[in-house]
Amino acid sequence: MSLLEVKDLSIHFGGVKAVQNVSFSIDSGIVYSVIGPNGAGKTTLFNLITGVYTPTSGEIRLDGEIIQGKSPDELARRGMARTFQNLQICMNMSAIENVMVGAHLRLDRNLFKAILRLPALKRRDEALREEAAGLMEFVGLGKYVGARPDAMSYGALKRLEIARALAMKPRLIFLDEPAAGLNPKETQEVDHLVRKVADSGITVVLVEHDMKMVMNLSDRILVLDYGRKLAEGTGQEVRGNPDVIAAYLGTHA
Ligand SMILES: Nc1ncnc2c1ncn2[C@@H]1O[C@H](COP(=O)(O)OP(=O)(O)OP(=O)(O)O)[C@@H](O)[C@H]1O
Repeated sequence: MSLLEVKDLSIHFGGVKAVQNVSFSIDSGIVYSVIGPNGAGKTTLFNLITGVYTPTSGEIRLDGEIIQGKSPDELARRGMARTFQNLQICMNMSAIENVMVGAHLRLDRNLFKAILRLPALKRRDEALREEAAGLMEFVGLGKYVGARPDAMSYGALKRLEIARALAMKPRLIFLDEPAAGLNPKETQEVDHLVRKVADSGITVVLVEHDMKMVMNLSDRILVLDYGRKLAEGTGQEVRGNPDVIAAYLGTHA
Protein backbone atom coordinates (compact mmCIF):
# COMPACT_ATOMS: atom_id res chain seq x y z
CA MET A 1 0.00 0.00 0.00
CA SER A 2 1.25 3.49 -0.85
CA LEU A 3 1.75 6.01 1.94
CA LEU A 4 -0.41 8.59 0.17
CA GLU A 5 -3.05 7.90 -2.45
CA VAL A 6 -4.91 10.61 -4.33
CA LYS A 7 -7.86 9.59 -6.49
CA ASP A 8 -9.83 11.74 -8.92
CA LEU A 9 -9.18 14.83 -6.84
CA SER A 10 -10.85 18.08 -7.92
CA ILE A 11 -11.46 21.52 -6.50
CA HIS A 12 -13.34 24.34 -8.17
CA PHE A 13 -13.24 27.97 -7.07
CA GLY A 14 -16.32 29.37 -8.76
CA GLY A 15 -15.56 28.83 -12.44
CA VAL A 16 -11.85 28.09 -11.90
CA LYS A 17 -11.08 24.37 -11.99
CA ALA A 18 -7.81 24.65 -10.06
CA VAL A 19 -7.35 20.87 -9.74
CA GLN A 20 -9.24 18.46 -11.99
CA ASN A 21 -9.47 14.67 -11.59
CA VAL A 22 -5.90 14.24 -10.47
CA SER A 23 -4.81 10.76 -9.35
CA PHE A 24 -1.41 9.56 -8.15
CA SER A 25 0.19 7.70 -5.29
CA ILE A 26 3.37 8.20 -3.31
CA ASP A 27 5.34 5.32 -1.85
CA SER A 28 7.04 5.67 1.49
CA GLY A 29 10.64 6.90 1.52
CA ILE A 30 10.79 8.63 -1.87
CA VAL A 31 11.20 12.20 -3.09
CA TYR A 32 8.09 13.02 -5.14
CA SER A 33 7.99 16.32 -7.02
CA VAL A 34 5.04 18.23 -8.44
CA ILE A 35 5.93 20.55 -11.30
CA GLY A 36 4.05 22.60 -13.86
CA PRO A 37 3.77 26.11 -15.27
CA ASN A 38 2.54 29.02 -13.10
CA GLY A 39 -1.07 28.57 -12.06
CA ALA A 40 -1.01 24.83 -12.85
CA GLY A 41 -2.50 23.95 -9.44
CA LYS A 42 0.57 22.83 -7.50
CA THR A 43 0.02 24.87 -4.35
CA THR A 44 -3.71 24.15 -4.47
CA LEU A 45 -2.87 20.43 -4.55
CA PHE A 46 -0.68 20.88 -1.44
CA ASN A 47 -3.50 22.81 0.24
CA LEU A 48 -5.95 19.99 -0.55
CA ILE A 49 -3.69 17.25 0.76
CA THR A 50 -2.68 19.12 3.94
CA GLY A 51 -6.28 19.96 4.87
CA VAL A 52 -6.33 23.69 4.07
CA TYR A 53 -8.98 23.11 1.39
CA THR A 54 -11.74 20.51 1.22
CA PRO A 55 -11.96 18.98 -2.25
CA THR A 56 -15.02 19.43 -4.45
CA SER A 57 -14.70 15.70 -5.21
CA GLY A 58 -12.24 12.85 -5.00
CA GLU A 59 -10.40 10.96 -2.32
CA ILE A 60 -7.14 11.32 -0.38
CA ARG A 61 -5.83 8.40 1.69
CA LEU A 62 -2.96 8.31 4.14
CA ASP A 63 -1.94 4.73 4.99
CA GLY A 64 -5.18 3.62 3.39
CA GLU A 65 -7.38 5.82 5.56
CA ILE A 66 -9.47 8.58 4.04
CA ILE A 67 -8.23 11.98 5.23
CA GLN A 68 -9.96 14.61 3.12
CA GLY A 69 -11.96 17.01 5.26
CA LYS A 70 -9.64 16.60 8.25
CA SER A 71 -8.09 19.76 9.67
CA PRO A 72 -4.46 20.74 9.08
CA ASP A 73 -3.82 20.21 12.84
CA GLU A 74 -5.20 16.70 12.77
CA LEU A 75 -3.16 15.88 9.66
CA ALA A 76 -0.03 17.34 11.27
CA ARG A 77 -0.55 14.98 14.21
CA ARG A 78 -0.84 12.12 11.75
CA GLY A 79 2.62 12.93 10.44
CA MET A 80 2.16 15.48 7.67
CA ALA A 81 4.21 18.69 7.91
CA ARG A 82 4.68 21.46 5.38
CA THR A 83 6.48 24.65 4.52
CA PHE A 84 4.98 27.54 2.59
CA GLN A 85 5.80 29.34 -0.64
CA ASN A 86 5.88 32.63 1.28
CA LEU A 87 7.88 32.57 4.49
CA GLN A 88 5.78 31.99 7.60
CA ILE A 89 8.38 32.91 10.19
CA CYS A 90 7.33 34.83 13.30
CA MET A 91 9.72 37.78 13.52
CA ASN A 92 8.78 38.51 17.17
CA MET A 93 10.21 35.20 18.31
CA SER A 94 13.82 34.02 18.27
CA ALA A 95 14.93 31.60 15.56
CA ILE A 96 14.88 28.64 17.93
CA GLU A 97 11.42 29.52 19.27
CA ASN A 98 10.14 29.40 15.70
CA VAL A 99 11.40 25.83 15.50
CA MET A 100 9.89 25.00 18.89
CA VAL A 101 6.46 26.04 17.58
CA GLY A 102 6.65 22.97 15.35
CA ALA A 103 7.15 20.71 18.36
CA HIS A 104 4.33 22.43 20.27
CA LEU A 105 2.00 21.83 17.35
CA ARG A 106 2.92 18.17 17.57
CA LEU A 107 2.34 17.86 21.30
CA ASP A 108 -0.36 20.29 22.38
CA ARG A 109 -3.64 18.59 21.81
CA ASN A 110 -4.95 20.51 24.75
CA LEU A 111 -3.15 23.76 25.45
CA PHE A 112 -5.33 24.58 28.47
CA LYS A 113 -4.42 21.32 30.19
CA ALA A 114 -0.77 22.00 29.45
CA ILE A 115 -0.97 25.45 31.07
CA LEU A 116 -2.36 23.93 34.28
CA ARG A 117 0.77 21.81 34.49
CA LEU A 118 3.27 24.66 34.26
CA PRO A 119 6.27 23.02 36.00
CA ALA A 120 5.98 20.01 33.73
CA LEU A 121 5.61 22.37 30.80
CA LYS A 122 8.83 24.14 31.73
CA ARG A 123 10.74 20.86 31.84
CA ARG A 124 9.22 19.92 28.54
CA ASP A 125 10.21 23.26 27.08
CA GLU A 126 13.83 22.65 28.03
CA ALA A 127 13.72 19.29 26.27
CA LEU A 128 12.07 20.87 23.23
CA ARG A 129 14.67 23.64 23.15
CA GLU A 130 17.40 21.02 23.02
CA GLU A 131 15.59 19.12 20.30
CA ALA A 132 15.09 22.36 18.32
CA ALA A 133 18.78 23.24 18.65
CA GLY A 134 19.62 19.79 17.23
CA LEU A 135 17.30 20.41 14.29
CA MET A 136 18.87 23.81 13.62
CA GLU A 137 22.22 22.05 13.52
CA PHE A 138 20.73 19.46 11.13
CA VAL A 139 19.58 22.15 8.67
CA GLY A 140 22.94 23.93 8.87
CA LEU A 141 21.84 26.78 11.16
CA GLY A 142 23.78 25.80 14.28
CA LYS A 143 25.34 29.24 14.57
CA TYR A 144 21.90 30.93 14.62
CA VAL A 145 20.54 29.11 17.67
CA GLY A 146 20.57 32.32 19.74
CA ALA A 147 19.70 34.60 16.80
CA ARG A 148 16.61 36.55 15.89
CA PRO A 149 15.11 35.90 12.46
CA ASP A 150 15.70 39.49 11.29
CA ALA A 151 19.46 38.86 11.59
CA MET A 152 19.24 35.91 9.18
CA SER A 153 19.43 35.79 5.40
CA TYR A 154 16.39 34.77 3.33
CA GLY A 155 18.12 31.47 2.51
CA ALA A 156 18.67 30.76 6.20
CA LEU A 157 15.02 31.56 6.95
CA LYS A 158 13.88 29.07 4.29
CA ARG A 159 15.93 26.41 6.09
CA LEU A 160 14.54 27.55 9.45
CA GLU A 161 11.07 26.80 8.11
CA ILE A 162 12.21 23.31 7.19
CA ALA A 163 13.58 22.86 10.73
CA ARG A 164 10.19 23.91 12.15
CA ALA A 165 8.41 21.40 9.94
CA LEU A 166 10.88 18.69 11.03
CA ALA A 167 10.12 19.51 14.69
CA MET A 168 6.69 18.05 14.03
CA LYS A 169 8.46 14.70 13.50
CA PRO A 170 6.66 14.10 10.23
CA ARG A 171 6.59 10.97 8.13
CA LEU A 172 5.70 13.08 5.14
CA ILE A 173 6.95 16.62 4.50
CA PHE A 174 5.55 18.98 1.87
CA LEU A 175 8.00 21.64 0.69
CA ASP A 176 6.45 24.42 -1.39
CA GLU A 177 9.18 26.05 -3.47
CA PRO A 178 11.99 25.78 -0.91
CA ALA A 179 14.48 27.30 -3.40
CA ALA A 180 12.31 30.24 -4.57
CA GLY A 181 14.21 33.51 -4.35
CA LEU A 182 17.48 31.84 -3.42
CA ASN A 183 20.86 32.39 -5.07
CA PRO A 184 22.68 29.40 -6.62
CA LYS A 185 24.73 28.69 -3.49
CA GLU A 186 21.67 28.81 -1.22
CA THR A 187 19.77 26.65 -3.71
CA GLN A 188 22.50 24.04 -3.52
CA GLU A 189 22.35 24.10 0.28
CA VAL A 190 18.60 23.47 0.16
CA ASP A 191 19.15 20.73 -2.43
CA HIS A 192 21.58 18.97 -0.04
CA LEU A 193 19.22 19.48 2.87
CA VAL A 194 16.26 17.93 1.04
CA ARG A 195 18.46 14.91 0.24
CA LYS A 196 19.46 14.69 3.91
CA VAL A 197 15.81 14.85 5.01
CA ALA A 198 14.90 12.09 2.55
CA ASP A 199 17.87 9.99 3.69
CA SER A 200 16.62 10.29 7.26
CA GLY A 201 13.55 8.29 6.16
CA ILE A 202 11.02 11.09 5.71
CA THR A 203 8.99 10.99 2.49
CA VAL A 204 9.40 14.32 0.69
CA VAL A 205 6.81 15.96 -1.57
CA LEU A 206 8.34 18.89 -3.38
CA VAL A 207 6.92 21.75 -5.44
CA GLU A 208 9.80 23.52 -7.14
CA HIS A 209 10.49 25.54 -10.28
CA ASP A 210 14.25 24.91 -10.20
CA MET A 211 14.43 22.03 -12.71
CA LYS A 212 18.03 21.14 -11.90
CA MET A 213 17.03 20.57 -8.29
CA VAL A 214 13.89 18.65 -9.27
CA MET A 215 15.75 16.37 -11.67
CA ASN A 216 18.56 15.85 -9.19
CA LEU A 217 16.37 14.91 -6.24
CA SER A 218 13.17 13.31 -7.48
CA ASP A 219 12.40 9.61 -7.61
CA ARG A 220 9.13 10.44 -9.36
CA ILE A 221 7.60 13.57 -10.83
CA LEU A 222 3.97 14.60 -11.37
CA VAL A 223 3.41 17.26 -14.03
CA LEU A 224 0.31 19.44 -13.74
CA ASP A 225 -1.02 21.83 -16.36
CA TYR A 226 -4.24 23.81 -16.04
CA GLY A 227 -5.12 21.73 -12.97
CA ARG A 228 -4.86 18.42 -14.83
CA LYS A 229 -2.32 15.64 -14.64
CA LEU A 230 -0.22 15.92 -17.77
CA ALA A 231 2.36 13.23 -17.03
CA GLU A 232 3.88 11.21 -14.22
CA GLY A 233 7.07 9.18 -14.02
CA THR A 234 10.79 9.30 -13.43
CA GLY A 235 12.75 12.41 -14.36
CA GLN A 236 13.86 10.81 -17.58
CA GLU A 237 10.34 9.75 -18.56
CA VAL A 238 8.88 13.15 -17.83
CA ARG A 239 11.65 15.10 -19.55
CA GLY A 240 11.13 13.19 -22.79
CA ASN A 241 7.33 13.50 -22.78
CA PRO A 242 6.18 15.65 -25.75
CA ASP A 243 3.15 17.01 -23.83
CA VAL A 244 5.42 18.20 -21.03
CA ILE A 245 7.81 19.83 -23.47
CA ALA A 246 4.88 21.56 -25.19
CA ALA A 247 3.44 22.80 -21.88
CA TYR A 248 6.77 24.27 -20.83
CA LEU A 249 7.43 25.85 -24.21
CA GLY A 250 3.85 27.12 -24.38
CA THR A 251 3.18 25.50 -27.75
CA HIS A 252 -0.10 23.88 -26.71
CA ALA A 253 -3.47 25.54 -27.24
N1 LIG B 1 -8.45 30.34 -3.04
C1 LIG B 1 -8.58 30.49 -4.37
N2 LIG B 1 -9.63 31.12 -4.91
C2 LIG B 1 -9.77 31.26 -6.25
N3 LIG B 1 -8.86 30.79 -7.14
C3 LIG B 1 -7.79 30.17 -6.67
C4 LIG B 1 -7.57 29.98 -5.25
N4 LIG B 1 -6.40 29.31 -5.08
C5 LIG B 1 -5.91 29.10 -6.31
N5 LIG B 1 -6.73 29.60 -7.26
C6 LIG B 1 -6.54 29.52 -8.71
O1 LIG B 1 -6.23 28.17 -8.99
C7 LIG B 1 -5.24 28.09 -10.01
C8 LIG B 1 -4.05 27.31 -9.54
O2 LIG B 1 -3.30 28.09 -8.61
P1 LIG B 1 -2.05 27.53 -7.79
O3 LIG B 1 -1.58 28.63 -6.90
O4 LIG B 1 -2.38 26.24 -7.17
O5 LIG B 1 -0.98 27.29 -8.96
P2 LIG B 1 0.56 26.94 -8.84
O6 LIG B 1 0.81 25.82 -9.79
O7 LIG B 1 0.93 26.69 -7.41
O8 LIG B 1 1.25 28.28 -9.38
P3 LIG B 1 2.67 28.96 -9.05
O9 LIG B 1 3.71 28.11 -9.69
O10 LIG B 1 2.55 30.30 -9.70
O11 LIG B 1 2.81 29.02 -7.56
C9 LIG B 1 -4.93 29.52 -10.43
O12 LIG B 1 -5.74 29.84 -11.54
C10 LIG B 1 -5.34 30.31 -9.21
O13 LIG B 1 -5.68 31.65 -9.55
